[in-house]
Amino acid sequence: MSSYIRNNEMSSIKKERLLMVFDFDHSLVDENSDTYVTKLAPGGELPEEIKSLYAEDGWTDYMAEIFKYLHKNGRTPNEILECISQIPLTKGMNDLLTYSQTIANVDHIIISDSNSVFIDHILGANNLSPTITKVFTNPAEFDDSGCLRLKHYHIQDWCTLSTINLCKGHILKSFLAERENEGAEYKHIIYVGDGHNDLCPGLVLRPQDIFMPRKGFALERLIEKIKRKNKPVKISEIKAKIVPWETGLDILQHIKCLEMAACTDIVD
Ligand SMILES: Cc1ncc(COP(=O)(O)O)c(C=O)c1O
Ligand SMILES: [Mg+2]
Repeated sequence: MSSYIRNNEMSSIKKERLLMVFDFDHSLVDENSDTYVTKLAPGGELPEEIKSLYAEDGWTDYMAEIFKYLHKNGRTPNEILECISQIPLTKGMNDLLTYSQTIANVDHIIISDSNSVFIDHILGANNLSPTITKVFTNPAEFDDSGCLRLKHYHIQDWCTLSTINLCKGHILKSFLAERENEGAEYKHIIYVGDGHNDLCPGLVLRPQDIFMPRKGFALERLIEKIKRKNKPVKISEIKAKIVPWETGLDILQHIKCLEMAACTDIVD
């Protein structure tokens, strides 16, 4: 199991006001950072024998094979890092974080099924490292030969909504329990995500929290299906207010509402 603290600035003030939880791929950044590097494959295409390794229930092993393939074809750590530093932040995210980091009593965390090397590098390239207090993701490192080696965050068998290597709901629950032990309490949590793997943490949220699925992406479609069919979970299991987002500016607007306690439909 791996997570790392990006800095030691996690607020120790007893009453936390706000926790912002970000998914990474297609949420904080506007690409899938994992698959973005496949453009470094010879001819910009992966061979069929590697493509066939993709599995819906967990893609860490698939990504590990891609990194081995890039290494075998002479791609260096610098080339890989240079490639992923071109990934843009999603529109408005910079404005959102520039603003939200100035609020007192706010923690920002990332929970992602990408990997620690990519997330670290992209945060650094965008000067966001000091803003994000903690990152939960699959641990990775370049080995001595320059091949990017990837491990599972954990191996789980308790959650059918999540991949076997990463249950974001479990991670969020554990994080909240840990913070509670430290005396910290979040009045509101905002969860920003786009994918199927963001449903499970959405079920951890409380009525005073905001669950934000990205408009036009898989999580929003899944929530629509849940509303119609009560499957794969009952709609009543989603306790938070559901607010779709398109850009970071939509999220910023909701933070400002919480701050001013002026939006009666959000603040209890
Ligand atoms: C190869 C791969 N990596 C990572 C992710 C998800 O990463 P995140 O949890 O940051 O959205 C996906 C989601 O579909 C994926 O297909
Ligand atoms: Mg995502």
